Amino acid sequence: MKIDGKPFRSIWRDDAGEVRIIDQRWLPHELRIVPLDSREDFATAIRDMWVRGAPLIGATAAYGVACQMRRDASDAALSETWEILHATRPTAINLRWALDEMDRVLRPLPPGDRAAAAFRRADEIAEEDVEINRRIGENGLALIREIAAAKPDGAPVNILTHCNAGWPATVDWGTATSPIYHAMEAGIAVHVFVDETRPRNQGAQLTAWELNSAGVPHSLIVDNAGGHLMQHGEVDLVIVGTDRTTARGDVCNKIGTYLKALAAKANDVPFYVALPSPTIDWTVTDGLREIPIEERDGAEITHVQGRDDQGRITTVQISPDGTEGRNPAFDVTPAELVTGLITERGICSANADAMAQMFGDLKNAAQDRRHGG
Ligand SMILES: CSC[C@H]1O[C@H](OP(=O)(O)O)[C@H](O)[C@@H]1O
Repeated sequence: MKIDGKPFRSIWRDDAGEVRIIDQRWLPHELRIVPLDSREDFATAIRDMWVRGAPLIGATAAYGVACQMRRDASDAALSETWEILHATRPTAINLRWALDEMDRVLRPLPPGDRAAAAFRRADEIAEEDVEINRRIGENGLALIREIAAAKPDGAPVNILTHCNAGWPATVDWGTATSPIYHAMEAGIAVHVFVDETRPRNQGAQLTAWELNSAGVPHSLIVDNAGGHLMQHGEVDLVIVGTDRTTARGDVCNKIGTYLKALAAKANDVPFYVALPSPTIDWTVTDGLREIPIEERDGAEITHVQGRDDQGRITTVQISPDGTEGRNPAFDVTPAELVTGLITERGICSANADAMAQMFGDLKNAAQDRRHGG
């Protein structure tokens, strides 16, 4: 996407082949671009959310393996790197998917061939993500167009989104925001309610920033306003992202998504999940019981980051000394609350049969790998 008219991605290789990222911790106030080189750099960047978002975590991990292969392409280094990067964050399945994919490609090769092959595959994973998200945009556009047709001429389609499933959560386009960008390009009037998304405020800091940059009309709202707006008919559609979706359509996403889905169900508001296929975990069915939910530092709740009057980015404490925060970073929305899954292959019902029909090849491949095929 573009920042001030200049095309950007969230991660890329520069002319010297070095990996660069936007360090998202400083957005929207500062655009800081940093290099990643050692596997510790990559582990820190994922764990401390310099980069975040399931697809971007996967792409970053892939480049982390590639950079390590340039240093030490031994079997031991390949295994250690898998472990180090896999330990950074437990919920987004794209991390394990990308690490397994790199291991699948590299393990059979002689060490001397691994670095070049690793960068080739990491580049492919990045490009595949961009194309997947572009197609999610096209498929979601059809949905927005259908809703627009039923509204008074010129009235905007009001879309609510939670957290940031935008282009900073991916290599480009985003998942939940891609249909919005495609609708803008198609001349369809849209307006986005952006959940601030406590505690880290990815909506306020990232989604609002990217929509601002793209000229998309939007309003920042507190997380607790969504239900009220739905009760008053102000929301036509909810589109959120996902960090892991099970084989039967249970959706794990940023904390608070489940409550949005409940409000949407109660108010007959369509609730869609933008789902790139690498975010499907075919090895789990019951999301509530099987998906590991990341518990992050309670300081993310008791403290908030922002820019002060002197333009300095600072963090302030908002709760009393001695008050601890309890900080589950994700929740699981059961499939029965999901109207549909917007995927790169089309819109799919959130149930095992529909998903198996649309993605049978990927499901079978995952089962083959699971059984050592
Ligand atoms: C397109 S995946 C975006 C997904 O990832 C976010 O989590 P985090 O920022 O903690 O990595 C959030 O759940 C988004 O919906």
